[in-house]
Amino acid sequence: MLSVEHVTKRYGKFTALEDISLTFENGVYGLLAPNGAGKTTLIKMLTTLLFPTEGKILWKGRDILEMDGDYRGLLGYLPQEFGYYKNYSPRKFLRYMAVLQGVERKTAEERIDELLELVSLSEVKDKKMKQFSGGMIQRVGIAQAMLNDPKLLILDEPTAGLDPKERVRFRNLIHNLSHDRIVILSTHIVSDIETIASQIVMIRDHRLYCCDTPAHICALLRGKIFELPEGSVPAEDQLLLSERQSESGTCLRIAAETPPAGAVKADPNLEDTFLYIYRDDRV
Ligand SMILES: Nc1ncnc2c1ncn2[C@@H]1O[C@H](COP(=O)(O)OP(=O)(O)OP(=O)(O)O)[C@@H](O)[C@H]1O
Repeated sequence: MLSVEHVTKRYGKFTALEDISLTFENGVYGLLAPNGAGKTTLIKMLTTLLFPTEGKILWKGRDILEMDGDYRGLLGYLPQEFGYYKNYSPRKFLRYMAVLQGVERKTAEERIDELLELVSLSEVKDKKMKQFSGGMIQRVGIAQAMLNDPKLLILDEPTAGLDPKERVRFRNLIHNLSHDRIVILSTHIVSDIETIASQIVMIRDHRLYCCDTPAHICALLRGKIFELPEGSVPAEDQLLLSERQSESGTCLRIAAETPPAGAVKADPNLEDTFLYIYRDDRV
């Protein structure tokens, strides 16, 4: 179990995160917030690349900074900018990373074969990565983060640059990896985590806004989401969420405190909730 206890991070006088407390147990956690909200700052503290200005982060009750190498031994990390050698094949790259991580050679060989199978790259394991798509590179990145069979897997914006098919494949992979470990992934793309995250963590105004199941978060907007018929214009006190083409024309999806005339009630989804929560922020 990983717990963040009253963590504040300041860069000089600027407070990026303030008094964050969170507990992570096995499962997938989606860290969802607009760009600049502090996701990377939190992730860098969870990976010991940055230190909290105040507060502590504990793994099973032990301070992760004091655990030092022991903590890094149970951590797998895919940073936002994942550095790889494009003239290397996935197998060669993973062997190289295994040496850096001190994984014993025989164990590494077996593990690399298993991981390449897991991320569906066995067939191209000896091909140079310079020919790979963004999704294939991300899968190599996940494989390197899994080399030590981590109890805690942290992925920073792992779906950036993936096409829709690669996103689906990625979601399935994460789901399969999450059974006996904590997976924390940050994104500002709601659909990437809506179906796989057991808990969604949102940060707003530098503070923890919520950590809850997608269903509970969506319930915040129950009775407030409506579809307006073709030709309607949202009133000033209504928040336009999205547009949808229907047989009768363009339907507008809105959030409103009171049901507008002629509107049809709709079930809130996570995207509605995200847009509603961050309505006054730059998203
Ligand atoms: N080294 C730094 N010095 C000063 N301010 C910083 C530093 N790193 C980040 N910040 C600021 O802290 C805030 C949070 O940044 P952070 O990168 O954690 O956000 P994010 O949610 O990960 O966004 P993105 O997805 O764009 O990376 C931003 O306002 C950013 O400008």
